[in-house]
Amino acid sequence: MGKSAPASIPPTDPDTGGGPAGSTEEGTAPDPDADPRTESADAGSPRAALELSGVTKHFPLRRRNTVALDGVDLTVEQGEFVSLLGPSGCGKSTVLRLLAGLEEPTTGRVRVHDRPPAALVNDHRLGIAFQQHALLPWASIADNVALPFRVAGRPVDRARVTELLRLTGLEEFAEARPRQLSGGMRQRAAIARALALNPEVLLLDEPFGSLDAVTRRRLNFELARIWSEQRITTLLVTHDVEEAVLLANRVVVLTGRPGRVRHVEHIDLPRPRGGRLTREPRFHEVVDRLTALLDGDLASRAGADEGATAQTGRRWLRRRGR
Ligand SMILES: Nc1ncnc2c1ncn2[C@@H]1O[C@H](COP(=O)(O)OP(=O)(O)OP(=O)(O)O)[C@@H](O)[C@H]1O
Repeated sequence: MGKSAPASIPPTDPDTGGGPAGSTEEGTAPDPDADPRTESADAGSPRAALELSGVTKHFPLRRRNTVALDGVDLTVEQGEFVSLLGPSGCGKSTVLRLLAGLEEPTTGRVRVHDRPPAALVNDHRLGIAFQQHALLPWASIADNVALPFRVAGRPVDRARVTELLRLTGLEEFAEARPRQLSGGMRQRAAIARALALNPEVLLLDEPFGSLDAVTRRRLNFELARIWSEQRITTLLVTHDVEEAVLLANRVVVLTGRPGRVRHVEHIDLPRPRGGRLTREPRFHEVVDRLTALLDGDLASRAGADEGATAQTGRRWLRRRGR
């Protein structure tokens, strides 16, 4: 799957995106945003870009040992956009940190393009954007976007920086400092920076988590458009079910801690996806189904916690001979 922009993809318009229900029916023009699983089927089996197999991650902490992940198998195919959902503390960020080479699995295997993550990190082929944008406050937005070139010891490709500023709608703010930008603009700059070196893989950890709902929604549409143009293999960690569904080819739901893959939802909604689609019943059906799944997990966890509290209470009473 190439990373170059297919010429026929129109920009996502929040109010016209979504397209008619029949747009993917037989006889119509091929959908340039079709699920990469379908596209790669012709060329043989799809290539896994990201792979976790049998991954367990323990965090030993003094006398306590936190089991963050337990036997996680997860594959993201080349050019695919996968969203990772799950209750707080279930290990979503740990999955991303393993793929970014920031953590080692306790057991199991983590591969990015069939190699240990560190190999891609060293080659600067991995783009990462986290909730905290971490822009350099004293540098201009253009210099912040250009930073990966400097970190990699490469000459700054100014044309690429300009292209990214255009892609993220920040051309007019190239010379501004981060403090002169809104929160949403800073997150866009962080995404532009993550894209600077044409990464083969994009890891996004709640990149819009700190934004208000309206800005977040707008940036979701923009990210959908950018992904359509660039087709970079992307793994997004989010708490927002609508965001997960709007952007992804697949949504993977983890169980509460320790995280295991609980459910995989293929999102067959048409692209481009915009505001119109988010008002359609078929979008809400998927969102409601996944929300119910997460609510169920929370409820069973609360039940388990209550049970554990009652057990601890009984033990305490026994110790005191009551
Ligand atoms: N460096 C660490 N040391 C000790 N424990 C850790 C460390 N990193 C994560 N954990 C623990 O691992 C578990 C999973 O954490 P992680 O941040 O991956 O969850 P998450 O699903 O991303 O959470 P949230 O949705 O709240 O951001 C948590 O119980 C957390 O306390």
